[in-house]
Amino acid sequence: MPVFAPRQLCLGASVIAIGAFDGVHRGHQKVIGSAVASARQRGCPSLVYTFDVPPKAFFSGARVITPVEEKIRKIAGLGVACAVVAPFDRDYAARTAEDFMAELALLNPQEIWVGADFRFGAKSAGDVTLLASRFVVKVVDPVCCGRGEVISSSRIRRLLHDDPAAARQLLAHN
Ligand SMILES: Cc1cc2nc3c(=O)[nH]c(=O)nc-3n(C[C@H](O)[C@H](O)[C@H](O)COP(=O)(O)O)c2cc1C
Ligand SMILES: Nc1ncnc2c1ncn2[C@@H]1O[C@H](COP(=O)(O)OP(=O)(O)OP(=O)(O)O)[C@@H](O)[C@H]1O
Repeated sequence: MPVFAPRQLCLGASVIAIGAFDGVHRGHQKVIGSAVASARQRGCPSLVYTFDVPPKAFFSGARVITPVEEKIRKIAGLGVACAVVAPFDRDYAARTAEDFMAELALLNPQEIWVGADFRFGAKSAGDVTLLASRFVVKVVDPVCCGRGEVISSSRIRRLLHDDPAAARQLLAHN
């Protein structure tokens, strides 16, 4: 799977999934898998747009579950055609939501797949409503574990400490 830097790639059409995707857990797999399935139907490339390091690691020092090489390997394993990995640093985090959407426009997304709580741009000012004002946005319903709790990277970080076997289940390829 080829990996590009931000603004390095222009596409005539694409279907994009965006997120930090730390761990590429079963919720992330649903977001990315939905984009891959839709891209296949449309006959255009699927693309994952992600960040290194995860914004939560940059801002709050959260433990990284999957270093970027492993994250890319897991994403490639889901059948994704290509990825953009943005180096997440102070300069990148200062980019406005409008600027980020202008970059996405270079990829001509036919659809953008995210979860309902997706945010973007400086101070996380952009949300799904703003993204949908410019693009066709598809929102994935929250994926829960067998106990009915929403799967998240934050929860997996806690489980890796308290119950590693349960964490591994949520991280496994579904
Ligand atoms: C251009 C850009 C700037 C961002 N700036 C900030 C920021 O200033 N503060 C912040 O907490 N998160 C910032 N983020 C991170 C987002 O809030 C969010 O974590 C990221 O887009 C990944 O989405 P996800 O957390 O749903 O996976 C930024 C994201 C992007 C794309
Ligand atoms: N369980 C889930 N079901 C469906 N979508 C999800 C799920 N978890 C995350 N997503 C979506 O996947 C994308 C990437 O999410 P993100 O990397 O922030 O994951 P997260 O597990 O919520 O992380 P964290 O706990 O660190 O905030 C976002 O659009 C988010 O809404």
